[in-house]
Amino acid sequence: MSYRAILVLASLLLMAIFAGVALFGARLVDVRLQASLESEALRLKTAYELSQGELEQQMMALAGMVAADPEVIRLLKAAGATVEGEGNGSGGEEADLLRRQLYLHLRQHWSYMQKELGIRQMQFVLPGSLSFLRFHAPTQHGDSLAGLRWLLRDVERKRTAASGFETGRAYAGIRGAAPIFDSELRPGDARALVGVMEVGMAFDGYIERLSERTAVGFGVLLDPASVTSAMWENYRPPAPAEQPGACCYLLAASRGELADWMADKALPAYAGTFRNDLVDHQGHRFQLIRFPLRDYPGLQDPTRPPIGSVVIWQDVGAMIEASGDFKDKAFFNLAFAYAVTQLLVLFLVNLSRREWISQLLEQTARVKELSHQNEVLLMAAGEGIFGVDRGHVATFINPAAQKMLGYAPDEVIGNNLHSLIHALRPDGSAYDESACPIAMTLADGQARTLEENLRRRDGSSFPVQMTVSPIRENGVCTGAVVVFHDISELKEKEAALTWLASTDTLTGLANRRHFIAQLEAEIHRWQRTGFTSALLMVDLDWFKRINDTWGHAAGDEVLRHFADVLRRSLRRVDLPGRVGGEEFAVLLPGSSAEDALVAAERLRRNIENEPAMTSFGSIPFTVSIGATLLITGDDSPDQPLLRADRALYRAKAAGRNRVDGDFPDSLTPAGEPTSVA
Ligand SMILES: Nc1nc2c(ncn2[C@@H]2O[C@H](COP(=O)(O)OP(=O)(O)OP(=O)(O)O)[C@@H](O)[C@H]2O)c(=O)[nH]1
Repeated sequence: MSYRAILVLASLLLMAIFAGVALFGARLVDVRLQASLESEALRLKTAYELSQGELEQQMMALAGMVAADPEVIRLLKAAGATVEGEGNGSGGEEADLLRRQLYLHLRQHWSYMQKELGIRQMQFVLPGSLSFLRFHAPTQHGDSLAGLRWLLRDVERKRTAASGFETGRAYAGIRGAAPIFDSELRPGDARALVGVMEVGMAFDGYIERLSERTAVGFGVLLDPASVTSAMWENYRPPAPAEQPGACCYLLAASRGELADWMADKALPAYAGTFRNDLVDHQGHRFQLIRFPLRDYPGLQDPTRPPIGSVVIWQDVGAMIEASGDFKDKAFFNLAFAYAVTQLLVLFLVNLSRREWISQLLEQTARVKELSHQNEVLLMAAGEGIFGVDRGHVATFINPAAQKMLGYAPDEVIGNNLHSLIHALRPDGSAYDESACPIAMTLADGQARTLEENLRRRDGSSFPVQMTVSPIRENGVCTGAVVVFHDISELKEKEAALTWLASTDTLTGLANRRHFIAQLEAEIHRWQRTGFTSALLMVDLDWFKRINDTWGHAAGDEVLRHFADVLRRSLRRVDLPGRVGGEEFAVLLPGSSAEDALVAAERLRRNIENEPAMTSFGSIPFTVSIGATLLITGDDSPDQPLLRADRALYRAKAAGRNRVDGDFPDSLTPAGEPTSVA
């Protein structure tokens, strides 16, 4: 993989990691914001409910206090009797008088309660839910609240104080009601209930105070049905019709935003369950919480629908902005961290790359140096070196090899080397490639050192000592290197030494040691094959005289002449040798006694007929020859030599220039040695 690809891949990976972290972080911030909005919604809902509970308690306490006022009890008791006496409803003049007395009695309290406690409603009801006096609507009285006001009904029935939200004729809000009992106790009976006293607080005052305490907006919306079915028209809160787009009556709102949203139809759809929404309005973002408002009857009878909803809202722009700012900051920090990391990665990768490159350059330089050294070695080596691949095709050849083989590099490289320099043996016979040591090393991967003959470009061959070494790559033999040197000189010296060691220098015939060795070998061969061989002992007659007459040098020339005649008189397979001063022996392989005698006689005659033509003149001479056969029982050269000697002796003794034989009886029917003269 290239450096660029690694860099791009690393950068992409880094980018992906940081993008993942950024997305995860952003999601986390959103989730936390959502969670805090939800907990805030619950907190505010709870605050509202607790506050309403407290308010109800206050209302009940206040109602209880008023209901305990003896003057109130007296007036109500009287009012009950009077109204009943005057035909119920509002009653007559008497009832009006009592109503007026009651009003005057509590007028100051009413003023105080309105001003200081935010009380908006105060009503006295006679048993049977007959409205006697509304301080908040003094002209409205005498109407029956039976079936409309569950709270009053329950207080009358249960004879105990109660509280709750309820919509009445002239007022919708939180009320507390307390029973008014007759102060006179009748023995054995409970105190008589003379009426119910009720106070109510308007929502606007209540939620305004709540709003001040919690710094959020509160509002109460009433469903049209719950308003129109209960309230007198002129006491109703602003109707939906008066606020285009509004779904409900706006009973109260601590701030103006709710009315605006209703007018702008900006309120999210509401289906009577808890909601927690974000609403954008006039450049602000609000958290808007809405939940059902259940009135007192609704709490008694769960099948009754809620009569409206409570709306709580607060400007969460700053909170969301802070969250956004946090996200922006975190994103900026992350982007910065990414940039720094990316730079660091680039820097480190670049550093590593430089390190790699410097190591690579160093390695390359070392490889070059080694390669140069190898090349110098190859070039300078006195030994021939060439390389072949697996197919025996030459891959390189050094100058020494080129010189020894007579080939230029381009004539060798790329060609099958075996067919060039190894295909023919020195005798011209074909050299099969499978038997070639180079091919063997290519096949078995084994190094080998051996002597071979290579062929030059001019067709001549020369002996070499070669070492074939396999070239291995990953454990597989991919070729071979051959190192060789010319051993022609060595071979020649060896041959000369061998020749010297085995040849008589004067005559060029085999010397005694070589002849005896050959004779011994022939004895063994004969024993193996059974083919007879003969042995002649030849001695120059009166040779001392020749020396004495012509001198020793002439004698030497005679000896050389004799050797020449001897060679010419024999077959190629016969081996002549000089075994003594003027004593010679001839081994005649495969010859019978007759053959031996014929050969000996031919030799004798040739010598006799061919005087030695020496620098000292023609010197005639003769030879005596003793012949024998190799026979069973011969286990060393001494025995046949002795027999041949014996025959020679007899030939000498018989007058010389003759042939005598010493053969086993079977070969000489007469049992006498054969003599030829
Ligand atoms: N010129 C010369 N003479 C040699 C050489 N070797 C041996 N002689 C001589 O050969 C002669 C051999 O003589 P003898 O053993 O008496 O035998 P002969 O004179 O040949 O007599 P017969 O063998 O009985 O016929 C000696 O005088 C040796 O000095 C040699 O290499 N060169």
